[in-house]
Amino acid sequence: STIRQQRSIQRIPGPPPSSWLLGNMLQLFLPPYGYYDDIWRKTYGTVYRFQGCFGRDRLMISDPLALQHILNSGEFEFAPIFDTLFRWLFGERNMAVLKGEEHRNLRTAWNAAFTAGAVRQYQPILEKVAQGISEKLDPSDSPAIDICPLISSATVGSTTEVVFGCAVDDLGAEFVESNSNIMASSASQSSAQILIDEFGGLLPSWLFRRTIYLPTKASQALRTHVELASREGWRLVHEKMDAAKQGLDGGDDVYSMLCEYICAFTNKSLRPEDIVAQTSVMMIGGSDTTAYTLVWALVELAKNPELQDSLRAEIHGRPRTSRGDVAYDSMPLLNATIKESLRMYPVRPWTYRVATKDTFIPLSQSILSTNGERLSQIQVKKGQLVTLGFASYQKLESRWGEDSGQFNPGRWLESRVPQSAAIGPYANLLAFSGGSHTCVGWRLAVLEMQVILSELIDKFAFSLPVEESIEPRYMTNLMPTNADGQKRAAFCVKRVL
Ligand code: HEM
Repeated sequence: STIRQQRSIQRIPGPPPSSWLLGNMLQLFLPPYGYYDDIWRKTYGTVYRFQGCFGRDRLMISDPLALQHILNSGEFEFAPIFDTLFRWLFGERNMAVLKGEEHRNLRTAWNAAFTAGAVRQYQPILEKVAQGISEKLDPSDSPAIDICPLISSATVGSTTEVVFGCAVDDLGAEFVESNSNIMASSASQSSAQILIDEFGGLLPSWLFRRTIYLPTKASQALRTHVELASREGWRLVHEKMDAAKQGLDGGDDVYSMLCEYICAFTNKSLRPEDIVAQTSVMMIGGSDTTAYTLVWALVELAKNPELQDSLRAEIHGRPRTSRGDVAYDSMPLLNATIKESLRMYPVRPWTYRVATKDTFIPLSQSILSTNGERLSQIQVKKGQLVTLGFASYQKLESRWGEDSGQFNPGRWLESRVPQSAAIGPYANLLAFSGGSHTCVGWRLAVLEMQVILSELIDKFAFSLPVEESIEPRYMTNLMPTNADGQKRAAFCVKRVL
């Protein structure tokens, strides 16, 4: 049956591999970003077969119904590559690697700290952090300013204030340093890296996971990082548990709220160690992701001065709620710009899942197999690795229009985008994934981007220097880089207010 299964996958059309060793991996994952994926989607359709390393068949899926099924049916789980990577980066009990009942319980508690109402309470904190960066942005500095460090420090600051209830400087210096080293070193992509990941994925999971105990510098750094995160997490949680036990007002941050929740309820579905175990994933998951999406919005606004001026006019007219807070949700162009940035530049352009049983993946549009058969569903065997093409889905002409390859916030204002067929948590996009592992911080990320973009466009005008370009590069995240592939986003900045 394995052979028949292979045949059925092999009947799905796709590009020829460029080598046995690396298949199509270099074409897909090395620059220029998205080039081959665009061509192959247009040539072969919303499901195409490509080759991973060592001749292994892979599926790239951008069909909306198929994606929804994979994310929501419970028949697929995180593939070993990400599962192992996440264990190394975030520790064994972080929410991205927990499964089933355990994961559901943890998410129930955690989601309560990220509801629309809860996130609204974080607005003043985020506004304070955003003002902090615009004070540090000094246009007289030099002709072109790399905006990455400033935006990153704003998003890291937002995460620590909102989640831990403290400034970055109040965390242990060792932990903060280890965190930025880990973020920098996990952002890489090369043919060697791809081979190692793929080879690791072939090992039994228990063995792959243990390669972290190899005596290399990188694995030592990862182990130290997880220990530091745990130490820091315990310090924060002890403090907040003490406050909660004494009935003191511990603050509005996520950790304080969760500690109060533990003290208030006798059913112990959440334990202090469950909070501690999320310290690393919170720090890392919430920072570069939001920062890069913001940089992409700035790049597109810099390319289109009229759009930037219209957005500035909307920001200057700041609508307010009856309580006097800025009503970011009532700013149509701001929100359209954010949605369009998430659509065109999903920080995680694709993710992987593995089938936990023999099953079928339904398709919204049938595809033609290599022998001319119409397939309305795809048969997969337990263990089949599938690539979820979030970036591909977000470029489907059938969903987003003929100009889907262009950055055009107007599509959201003219309601040319799908209104129904809810997929993903936000605006029918999959940039935040979907299903049980949907990004826990998506509402926070949206508010953070609303606040920071408003602050920056309010006070500064951005344009692109002639001598430098900013290119998206897939480095596990979709990172802004210069022509040499270094993380950098250089802008000419002028103060306007
Ligand atoms: C624009 C910003 C962001 C983007 C594009 C983004 C994207 C994603 C994606 C795609 C996933 C799922 C990965 C998969 O299914 O394979 C995810 C999960 C996650 N994100 Fe985000 N994220 C963002 C901001 C944040 C923020 C601000 C936080 C925290 C404060 C956060 C914390 C997490 C966590 C903890 C998970 C794991 C959830 C689980 O597995 O249950 N993210 N994110």
